[in-house]
Amino acid sequence: MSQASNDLRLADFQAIPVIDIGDLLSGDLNARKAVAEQLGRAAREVGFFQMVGHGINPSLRQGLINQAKRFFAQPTETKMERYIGLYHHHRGYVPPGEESPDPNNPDMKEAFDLAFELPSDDPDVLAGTALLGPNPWPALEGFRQPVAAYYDAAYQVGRALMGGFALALGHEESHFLHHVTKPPSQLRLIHYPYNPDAEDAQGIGAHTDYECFTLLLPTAPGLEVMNGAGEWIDVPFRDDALVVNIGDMLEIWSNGEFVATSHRVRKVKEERYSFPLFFACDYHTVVAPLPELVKRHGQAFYPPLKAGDHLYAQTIQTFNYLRERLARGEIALPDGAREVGSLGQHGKHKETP
Ligand SMILES: O=C(O)CCC(=O)C(=O)O
Ligand SMILES: [Fe+2]
Repeated sequence: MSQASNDLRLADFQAIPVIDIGDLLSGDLNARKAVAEQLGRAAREVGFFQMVGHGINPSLRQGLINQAKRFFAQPTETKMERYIGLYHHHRGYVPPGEESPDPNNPDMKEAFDLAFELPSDDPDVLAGTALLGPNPWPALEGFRQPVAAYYDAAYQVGRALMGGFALALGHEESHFLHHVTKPPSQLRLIHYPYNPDAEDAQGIGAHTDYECFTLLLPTAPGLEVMNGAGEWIDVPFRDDALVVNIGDMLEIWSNGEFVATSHRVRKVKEERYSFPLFFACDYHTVVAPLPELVKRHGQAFYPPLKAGDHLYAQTIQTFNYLRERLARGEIALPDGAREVGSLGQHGKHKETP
C-alpha cells in the first residue's frame, strides 16, 4: 500500500455512511463483529460516518445544548474569568481568534474546553503532565451536572466504539482499551456566531483530529469533509446522529488503513453550536503501527509517537496563548513533534504540490 493508493481508494466517496451501532452496545459477539465490519469499512473508505442507535438520551443532548447557550450568552468579562490562558492544563474559555491551525487566518468561533476530570492529587497531575487535571467549571448554577452527564454518556459510547475498531482490525475488543484509563479526552462546547458574511468566512479551518477518533454532536449543517480527490463533501445534519471521524492515532495504529480525514466548517449562515468529544488514549501511550499490518504492508508508514505529546504539540501550535508561552520559553514542544496538518488527505495533498 502506498500513500498514492490510499488517495485513490478515498477518491470516489461522495456521501457519508450511516451506521447503527445498537448491536455493538448490546448484541452478542457475532452481532458486535457485524457492526465492527461496517465501522472498519467506513474507517478505511471514508474516515467518517454518522452514528445512530448510540442510545444517548435526547434529554442529555438538549441539556448540553441549553447549558452551552447559557454559558456563551454571558458577558465577555464573565466568560474571561475562565480564560484558557489562566490555566496550565488547557481548559477553559477560548475567545474568538484565540485558536487557528493557520495563525494568519483565525477561526471565528468561541469555545469552552473541558476534559476527563482528574483530581489535583492524581500522580500524573502532581507530576505536571500536560493536559491532565480538574475542570475549571464556570460559576454558573446548574451548568456542571448536565454537561458532565453528557460527557459520561458519550465517553461510554466511545469505549464501545474503541472496542469495535479493535475488532475491525482483527484484535480483541480490549486491545486498545488497555490504553484508555485516564485519557486527555476533551469535550469542547463550540459556538459559531451568526455571520452575515458567511460565504467567505471560515468557521474552523481544515484539519485532522489528533486523537483516536471524535464523536461530534452538531446543531446545524456546516461540516465538510475532504475526499481523496480533494473535493469537499457535506455532512448532512441529523439530530439523531453523532458524527464520528477517525483521528491521527487510529491512522497510525492501523498503519494508514484507517484514515484521519480532513474536515472543516464553512457556510455558517446561522448560529451554530457543536460538541466534539475527542476520544484519546492515555497520555503516555506510545502509538505505533500494529506489527501484523507492518508485515502485510511491507513497511511502517509512520514512526512511533507518544499520544499525549502529539496532542500537546498540535495544541501548542494552534493556540495563541500557548504560542506565546512557547516564544517566552515557558514551555517547550515535546520531542518529535509533527507539523500541524501532516496527516490525513490534507497532509497528503500538501506533499504533492
Ligand atoms: O463544528 C464542527 O462541526 C466540527 C468541529 C471540529 O472539527 C473540531 O473541533 O475538531
Ligand atoms: Fe475536527
